[in-house]
Amino acid sequence: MELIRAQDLSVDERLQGVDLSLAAGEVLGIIGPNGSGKSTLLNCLAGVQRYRGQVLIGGQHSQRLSANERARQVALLPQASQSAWALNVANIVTLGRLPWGDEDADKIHHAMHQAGVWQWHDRRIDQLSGGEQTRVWLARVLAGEPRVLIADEPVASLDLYYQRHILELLRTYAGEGRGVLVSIHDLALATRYCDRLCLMHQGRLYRSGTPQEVLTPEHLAEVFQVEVHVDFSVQPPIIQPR
Ligand SMILES: Nc1ncnc2c1ncn2[C@@H]1O[C@H](COP(=O)(O)OP(=O)(O)OP(=O)(O)O)[C@@H](O)[C@H]1O
Repeated sequence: MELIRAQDLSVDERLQGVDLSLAAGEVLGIIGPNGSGKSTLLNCLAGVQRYRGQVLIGGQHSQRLSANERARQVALLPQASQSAWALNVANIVTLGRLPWGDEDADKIHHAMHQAGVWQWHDRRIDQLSGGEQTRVWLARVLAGEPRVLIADEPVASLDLYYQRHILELLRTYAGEGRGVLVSIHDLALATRYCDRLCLMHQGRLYRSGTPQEVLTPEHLAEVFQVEVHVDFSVQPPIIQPR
């Protein structure tokens, strides 16, 4: 079942004619160099960036959905989240229930445990480290149980344990009839946790497909301008700059 589809998405010079779709059960990785359009693309899909083209959510034009309906279907974990107020962790995670108009304690607790932030429930967000804050914002998104979870570089600031923990969590999340779109710089992690990859290059979707189809030395040299050693014959695959 298709959860979300982008058709001919464009934003000024930043994004040009991108088509993609995400099916239930899938983790779709968005990769590419700095400035290649990953965040712009994810922001369009999440409805926080104006665009030309179409976004279909569950087969319906996203603009025809109410803000609440859209928020129940699609939620974004932005690259950098900040709270204007020094809210505590439990308050922030509770905000994830806004689209549903409730404060379902079970769902809020579950999300806090999933993201490993329960122990800080009464701490102020601004008194946590950057990586700890990222996990709190993820818990907020999880509490809303969106069908499409969009995460913009969720593991960039996380230690090795939590990189793995969060990507496994996103994998499991997608396994429950939902889908995940995640931008990620670490190509080895992308290979391990994503079903398909979209490789962005200068605002365009350069290639999409399985990690093996997309991560060829030729594609990577063209897009990243570096020679990369790629070997999918070993487990885990090797993807390393030469
Ligand atoms: N608000 C903005 N107004 C105009 N141009 C912008 C804006 N935000 C980003 N850009 C430009 O759009 C292009 C794509 O940026 P985007 O943030 O989507 O890249 P990215 O692939 O997510 O990069 P990174 O890996 O560094 O996070 C870049 O050239 C950037 O300078």
